[in-house]
Amino acid sequence: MSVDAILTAAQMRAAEQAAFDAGVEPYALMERAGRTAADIIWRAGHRRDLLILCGPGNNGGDGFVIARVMRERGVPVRVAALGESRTDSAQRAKAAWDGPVEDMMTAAPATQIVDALFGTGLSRGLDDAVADRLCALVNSAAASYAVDLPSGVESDGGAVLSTVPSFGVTIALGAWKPAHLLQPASELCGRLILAPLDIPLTSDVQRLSAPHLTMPAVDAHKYSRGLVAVVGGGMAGASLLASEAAARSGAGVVRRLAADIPGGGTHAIIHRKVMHADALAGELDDQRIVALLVGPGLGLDADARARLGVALDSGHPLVLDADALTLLGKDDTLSIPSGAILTPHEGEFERLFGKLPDSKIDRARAAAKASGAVIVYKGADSVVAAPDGRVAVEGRASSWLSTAGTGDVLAGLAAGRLAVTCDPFRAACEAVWLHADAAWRCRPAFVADDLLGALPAAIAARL
Ligand SMILES: NC(=O)C1=CN([C@@H]2O[C@H](COP(=O)(O)OP(=O)(O)OC[C@H]3O[C@@H](n4cnc5c(N)ncnc54)[C@H](O)[C@@H]3O)[C@@H](O)[C@H]2O)[C@H](O)CC1
Ligand SMILES: [K+]
Repeated sequence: MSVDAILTAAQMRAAEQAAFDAGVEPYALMERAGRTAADIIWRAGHRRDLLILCGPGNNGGDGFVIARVMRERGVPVRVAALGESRTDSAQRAKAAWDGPVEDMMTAAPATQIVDALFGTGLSRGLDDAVADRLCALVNSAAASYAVDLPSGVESDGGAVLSTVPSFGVTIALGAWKPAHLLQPASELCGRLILAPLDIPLTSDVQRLSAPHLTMPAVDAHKYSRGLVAVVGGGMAGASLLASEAAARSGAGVVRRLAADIPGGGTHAIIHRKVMHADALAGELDDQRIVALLVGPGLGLDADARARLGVALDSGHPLVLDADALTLLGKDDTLSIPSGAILTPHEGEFERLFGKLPDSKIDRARAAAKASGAVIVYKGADSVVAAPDGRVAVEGRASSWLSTAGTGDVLAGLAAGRLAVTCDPFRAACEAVWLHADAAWRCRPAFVADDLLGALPAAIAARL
């Protein structure tokens, strides 16, 4: 069972059903879920008084199990319900609680609030009065826990269907759901804790996990570690940031091909003066290049378009970012090379692939399958999708990354890791992870250049 698996509501129900078919008794699974959640709440809150809000479905059933377990531990606990329990398991859990059940709309506040109103079965936003009451109770509590999901978020896509308060902790039952990692729902979850249910889970969508990186081989040399070429353009700073990131990513050597030769910067980067597209082809005629990055600072004029064309025809493994994606989206004569890594933000994604339906995970996966490229669908939540259906979701990046140049650093990291791994999906996942980790290592209000200085520590932590 993978602790990183992300399942939709339907996949979760199928996994639970498979467990039932294999002989697991439904109520036993609810007991397992409730006890595991109770342990998490107990470790955090001990005997501080608790109000558990129980909804009409199995999420509410979890809540009744939690209430009974906490009462057994001597915790002053109250239960307030929203409607009658409608499932067999929830009715059994309520009967086993065998205590008073208040009305959620009139229940007095408590030091700790547990939201067991709705989980993966939510079908629409909460009624306004219910949503307002939930917010009032959570916002007046010292600690708040959402069972499986904050009530009011849409499990499969992370949409917020009604007003949802910010929780201190969300206890994911059995597996992560997309809403735990996709915005805007993820932001409301607070600290994410997974409560395994020990039932078999399969999913080709995973939470991005920390990569295992390796030192270069003892007989490595700069070309065996990989030569990255970066095509520059009118905005020198962007391709300089990307080149510096590639140089600090583990690649062996970085060659920047641009019209300008900067005075300062990292001397390890080789700068080659390339004034026009026709000079670029010669520079790219080098089989030692194992990753070619085009886009940061490329520009959108005719010569930029020509340089992109030369790069696309070069046959080298490609990372396409920024202006390269804009040019690809505008010019139907250009096609996305399969096996490339593309790093679009929302606007670039839509220009390239149009308005696709369903969740960000579904959209990224559809784009990867259609284009044959690895898609790094950037944002506060980044989704990495491979053409074969594999998806990794990074949902906890620092919001300080919303500053100029951080995309250039990510693109450079992707090119560098592609040079090291020669595996586009793995390289993209490693780059997204290192980029996010480097951001957490920087002080607040950092600039993109600061990320470069944090990369060695981020890599060292993964060796
Ligand atoms: N399947 C299992 O044995 C286990 C499930 N777990 C927990 O169960 C929930 C999913 O339970 P489910 O009954 O499918 O849905 P919910 O409890 O989330 O609630 C659905 C319930 O509520 C009604 N409803 C939906 N939206 C609204 C709304 N906006 N207003 C009012 N009522 C609404 C709907 O008709 C249903 O009756 C899962 O998240 C887990 O918490 C256990 O964890 C493991 C065992
Ligand atoms: K809930």
